[in-house]
Amino acid sequence: MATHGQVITCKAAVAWEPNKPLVIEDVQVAPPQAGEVRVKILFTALCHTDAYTWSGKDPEGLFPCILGHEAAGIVESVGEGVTEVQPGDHVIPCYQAECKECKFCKSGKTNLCGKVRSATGVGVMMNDRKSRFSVNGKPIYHFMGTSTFSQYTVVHDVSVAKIDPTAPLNKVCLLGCGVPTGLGAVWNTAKVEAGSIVAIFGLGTVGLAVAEGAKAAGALRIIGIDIDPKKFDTAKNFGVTEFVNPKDHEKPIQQVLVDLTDGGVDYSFECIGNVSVMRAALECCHKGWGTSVIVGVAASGQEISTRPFQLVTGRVWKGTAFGGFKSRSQVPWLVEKYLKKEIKVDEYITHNLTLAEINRAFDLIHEGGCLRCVLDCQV
Ligand SMILES: NC(=O)C1=CN([C@@H]2O[C@H](COP(=O)(O)OP(=O)(O)OC[C@H]3O[C@@H](n4cnc5c(N)ncnc54)[C@H](O)[C@@H]3O)[C@@H](O)[C@H]2O)C=CC1
Ligand SMILES: N[C@@H](CCC(=O)N[C@@H](CSC=O)C(=O)NCC(=O)O)C(=O)O
Ligand SMILES: [Zn+2]
Ligand SMILES: [Zn+2]
Repeated sequence: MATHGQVITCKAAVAWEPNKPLVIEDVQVAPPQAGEVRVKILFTALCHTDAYTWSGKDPEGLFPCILGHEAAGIVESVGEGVTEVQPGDHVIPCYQAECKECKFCKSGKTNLCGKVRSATGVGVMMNDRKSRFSVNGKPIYHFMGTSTFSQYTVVHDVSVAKIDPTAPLNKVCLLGCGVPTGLGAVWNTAKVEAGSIVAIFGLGTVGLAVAEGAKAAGALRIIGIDIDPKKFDTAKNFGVTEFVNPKDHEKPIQQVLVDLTDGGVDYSFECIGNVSVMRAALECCHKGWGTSVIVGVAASGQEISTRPFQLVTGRVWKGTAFGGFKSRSQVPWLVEKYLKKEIKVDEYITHNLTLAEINRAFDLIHEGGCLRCVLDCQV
């Protein structure tokens, strides 16, 4: 390969400072070191979490950095000791690693992996605790171990899932974050049973994927809660059976839901990142067994609270990262499910732009009419 072992100069969207427009720069991407993989990113989508870190509210947010974590691409080259992928493989970068060897991976209790987390949380690679990105010699931090707002990125080998090469990369890039998170929150974290009553707070991509997962699990009622009434028409197509707008009620939303459901819902999901709504999501659960899953990411300094009596009387409060899916093992399986038309993906894509138009894409995700905007990175 002409580029193997060479520094690649390519376009990337650099976040120089919080909340300042990203700048398309010529970025130098160093070759992968031992245990690393350099990936040509073909398509990346934007997730609300990118906007969250860009806002400066993420305690792990470091600047300048290259954001992005929902993408698909092709392996360009691999570092020493990498055996599970090779140049030409189609892959999805995974912000939640899976090494299959660490205490977490071997526990059978979680999808979290400890192998590279200490590096990905501080924007560097494990091998030398440095970045592979620079602009005119100035290092640029990695983000979530993925940094997909770039034509090329370097990831750890434990953070890349090899997928079916027939899958359309402009669609399955979504399987890097939002869709699996919602489906897995239902299937892996809550384990919703047939006949359940489910409440979903926030009907963005993650909340809609929760609805899709709940419908597939056989939920009887799927109640969508959003302050944007335009969300309901779309939400029906993903399985939401009833819609509640908190703005239409004087009573606290948890009371509205308890009244609507003869004592509370079996399962609730917070898909916004708002700690007041997290409380409401717990408190709308049925006494004795209702389970609430926190999916949304809340800003630095935010804390949740409730009366402990809510838990004493049997409600359960949980959280989920990447929907509890083991990334390298299960992302390929999700891709196959998509190819067999067993899960939706295309339906979440409302906009298509190019990497150069990324600031417009961030505007769109704040405007409400956008679920996922997919960026073509190579034009
Ligand atoms: N735990 C995990 O692994 C993951 C967490 N996330 C987080 O999930 C959350 C949702 O992500 P997206 O669906 O991409 O976001 P989004 O911004 O597209 O959707 C949020 C929805 O919540 C609604 N909303 C806002 N305030 C509300 C309120 N007070 N009451 C009711 N509805 C309200 C909005 O109208 C919107 O429809 C974000 O916090 C994101 O960071 C995303 C992916 C993975
Ligand atoms: N740095 C953030 C962490 C935010 C967070 O919880 N991220 C999720 C994924 S959100 C994807 O869109 C996650 O997987 N968390 C587990 C992890 O190991 O990071 C903060 O501190 O708020
Ligand atoms: Zn995400
Ligand atoms: Zn591990």
